[in-house]
Amino acid sequence: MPEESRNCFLLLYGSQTGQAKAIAEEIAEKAEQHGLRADIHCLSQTERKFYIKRESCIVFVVSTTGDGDPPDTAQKFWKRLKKKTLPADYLSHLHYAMLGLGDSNYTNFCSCSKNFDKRLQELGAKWFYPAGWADDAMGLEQVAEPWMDGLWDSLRKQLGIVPSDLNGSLLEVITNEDEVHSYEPEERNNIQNGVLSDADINLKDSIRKCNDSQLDKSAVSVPSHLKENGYSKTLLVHNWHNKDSAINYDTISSDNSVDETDEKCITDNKNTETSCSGESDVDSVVEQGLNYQNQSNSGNSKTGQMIFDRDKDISKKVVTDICEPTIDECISEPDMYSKKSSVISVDQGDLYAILGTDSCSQSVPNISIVDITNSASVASTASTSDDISAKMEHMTLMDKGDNSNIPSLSSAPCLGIPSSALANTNLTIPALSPKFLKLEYTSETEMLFVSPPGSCCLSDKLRVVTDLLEVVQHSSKCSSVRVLELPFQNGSNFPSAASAVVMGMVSKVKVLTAETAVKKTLCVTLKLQEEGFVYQPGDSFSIICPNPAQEVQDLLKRLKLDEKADMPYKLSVLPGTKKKNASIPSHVPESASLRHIFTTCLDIREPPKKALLRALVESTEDESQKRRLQELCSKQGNEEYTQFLRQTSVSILDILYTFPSCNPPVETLIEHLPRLSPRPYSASSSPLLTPKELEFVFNVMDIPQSNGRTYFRKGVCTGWLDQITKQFQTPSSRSGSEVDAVVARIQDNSVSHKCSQIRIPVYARTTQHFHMPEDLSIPLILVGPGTGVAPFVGFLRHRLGRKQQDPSLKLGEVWLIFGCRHKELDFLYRSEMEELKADGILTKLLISFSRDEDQPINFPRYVQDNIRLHGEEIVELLDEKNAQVYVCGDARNMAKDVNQAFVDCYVKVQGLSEDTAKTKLMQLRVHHRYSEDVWT
Ligand SMILES: Cc1cc2nc3c(=O)[nH]c(=O)nc-3n(C[C@H](O)[C@H](O)[C@H](O)COP(=O)(O)O)c2cc1C
Repeated sequence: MPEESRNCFLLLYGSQTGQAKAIAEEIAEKAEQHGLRADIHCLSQTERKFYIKRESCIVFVVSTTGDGDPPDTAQKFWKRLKKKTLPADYLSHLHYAMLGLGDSNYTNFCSCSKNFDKRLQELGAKWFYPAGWADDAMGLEQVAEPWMDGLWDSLRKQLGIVPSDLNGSLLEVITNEDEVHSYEPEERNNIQNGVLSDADINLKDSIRKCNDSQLDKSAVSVPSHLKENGYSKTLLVHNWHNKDSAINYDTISSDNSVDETDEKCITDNKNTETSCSGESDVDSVVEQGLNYQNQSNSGNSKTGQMIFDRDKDISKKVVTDICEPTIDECISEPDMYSKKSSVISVDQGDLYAILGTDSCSQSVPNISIVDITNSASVASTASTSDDISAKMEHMTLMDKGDNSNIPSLSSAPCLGIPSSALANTNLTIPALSPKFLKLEYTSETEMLFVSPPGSCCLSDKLRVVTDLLEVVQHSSKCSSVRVLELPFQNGSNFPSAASAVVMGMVSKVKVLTAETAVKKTLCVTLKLQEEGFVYQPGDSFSIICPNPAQEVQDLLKRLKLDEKADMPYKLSVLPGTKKKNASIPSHVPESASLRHIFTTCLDIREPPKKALLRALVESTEDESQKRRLQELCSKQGNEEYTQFLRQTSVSILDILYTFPSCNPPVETLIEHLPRLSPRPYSASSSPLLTPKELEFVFNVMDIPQSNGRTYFRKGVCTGWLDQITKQFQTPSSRSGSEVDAVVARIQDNSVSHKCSQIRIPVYARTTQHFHMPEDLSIPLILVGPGTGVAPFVGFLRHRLGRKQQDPSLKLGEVWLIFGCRHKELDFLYRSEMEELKADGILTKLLISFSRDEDQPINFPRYVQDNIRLHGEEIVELLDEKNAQVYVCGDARNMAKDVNQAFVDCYVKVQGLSEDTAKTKLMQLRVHHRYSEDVWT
């Protein structure tokens, strides 16, 4: 076989909002550094660019969307794969690896990739490397990074490539002096600076001498430095045989294996050791022997657990969580579901060791672990949530652009301040991704933002959202390029789009909450005059929104680009770039202005990814700031990245304010910032009752300046909608007779005309399942606290419309279970709900107020309390009247608590065991009688 094709593997991704695609691209890039070549395709290209039947080695990266559904781009592939007529050996020639992306806040965690995985195996395909389920709730990188790190050896083996086959592919290592040293693969074992020392090699040999029986019975004592710090830990060995579940990984090792050439090792300034390994930790474990406990309870520590595989090449993985079973598994194996906390499995016959901490008396322990296979040592950190919040309180805000305000190293750790846990640690940081863009300004002429906010001159729906932004005064010299004539995000297709983009004309904006309520809730009605946007109650749609004008201005100023912000630029691929298949991101125009792209194309709010932090290191002068950025993007700094970036949602501007000596070229940001995503909202209107209208409800999000966030901000879309509709907002009017000065003003023709000049770009979304049954006699139980009530308002209005059309129509019972903080402040749609109840459209309205003090002691505070309180009737509705349940709102807490409340009802009313009750709930889900539309 020609060398080139032997090194090549098929890399397929299925992505809804771009994360799986980005990870697949990262895998493709890293593959090159490992002497391999990925033929990368979207799953939508099935039978065009690839035929799964003909493939022998595939790496999949697949996300889940909707309520456990495949991404749109994977639908066709899935349809073909699940064909019942395919024989059991259809894919017996195929070996594959699966990285699933999901979010554990959703009930069906990673269910798309898990279903793919299951089906591939049913058709005879086999893993060459265990699946990883990356959790967006924790940070995808927590699993995706170590999963990728472990991939290469297995992939090489699968492709039949031995190291000598890699002749000619140069690998790169950075020494502690930051020199670039290129070397041939056969040199790798001799590398002293940074990768593998003699001691490591010896250690590898000595560890390899352990045989299976030793692994099972011998003892390990805690490395001395951990003992001193008050830790004790146990190394656990398991032999799992469950093939249906897979690994969730956490913190990764600083791997010394010769193959991990995508990682560069940085030696701490204070440490004269040049190896990345932290040898003393390794030695101490080896010296003291291995203390394995053959037990099945792996649940004593979630963080800091580690997996080793002696037989395969999937070492260095940390187990963080158990595998969520699929719906089918839950039904077929309710026991397994109920015992999920002890189910961690990998591949048949594999042997793994897990390291967990038994006691944790200090806040940020530094745990070192030996990799049995590769003799790498690992440094990982763990902190309790109390520690995290304590640290948060100590965070110091940085003054914008003021270098002198970097706090001293003795301060509590935060975004800009290193923690002592990492101070003496050798860091393993991601390889610097090659630059690939070049930006030039083509003229001194400014680009035009001609229209005032809510301009009425939008005849062309392809015009950009900046139409609705602050006016940028145009001077006489403005002429050449008109930003307004550019299509939305360069005309690139929007994710989840089921219709063209249409401009919704704002016709009403109502404040649904009292002025003193903690959150402000707005209800906006859009008039849809264009064709092409069709929806039904329960559907959601997306709003294309811009970044806040002031934040964009501040960012451009911080980049020292405010003077050039409105000049036309020309973007091209950097000549000679090392990035393979480099191209301008499809959502960024080749020619526009920086203000335009930072306003409408790039997400400037998402916490910067590690690859961006790594790139920023290159543009940072101050050594301590450089080091801190290195820490935050390093493997060893994983916990701190999560704590100080992800959990606090700091933006790129926060980072630049916190690290004032960092002055990146604008191309770095264009290369790394993700695409600005349209924001989804549920419709609360019924097209039957109000044709050509689209109503939706949202809380205006206030995000305070704290915890590393250097400025106050509002939610990108909710803040924008609040701002552009401010002067047209009418206060909530419960009786319908409350018309105050504002309403009067809005009823003034000229004002309402201006209101309707505000146009909002929207499009219908795909994967819509959250629909009422056609048969309106089927009873419904609707659970929607807060703005989660929106789709149910649509449901009820629709039923009203149907009843008005046909008064003889028999409507089934409908229960609405609603909750809010205060009866008088945020009881959304109160008067309308009461009217619908009076009209018999709504049978029961169960309400709970979580913060009202003057309630009887047993008054329900949350929606789940009301479910439990009415358990008997609810079970009767479900079991005897065939009712359907719909839940809408917060996925993190509410949806899970509501599910549990239904389980509790079955346990209490029917005397079922918890497991049987859970199975019943699962069955309801499978039969689409329990549907969720939840968000995080
Ligand atoms: C509307 C929506 C629905 C989702 N539904 C699920 C789900 O049912 N199960 C799950 O595990 N993750 C779910 N997720 C989380 C995504 O799978 C996760 O964020 C993933 O990283 C997205 O990758 P992508 O950008 O490649 O689509 C959902 C995310 C969104 C935005």
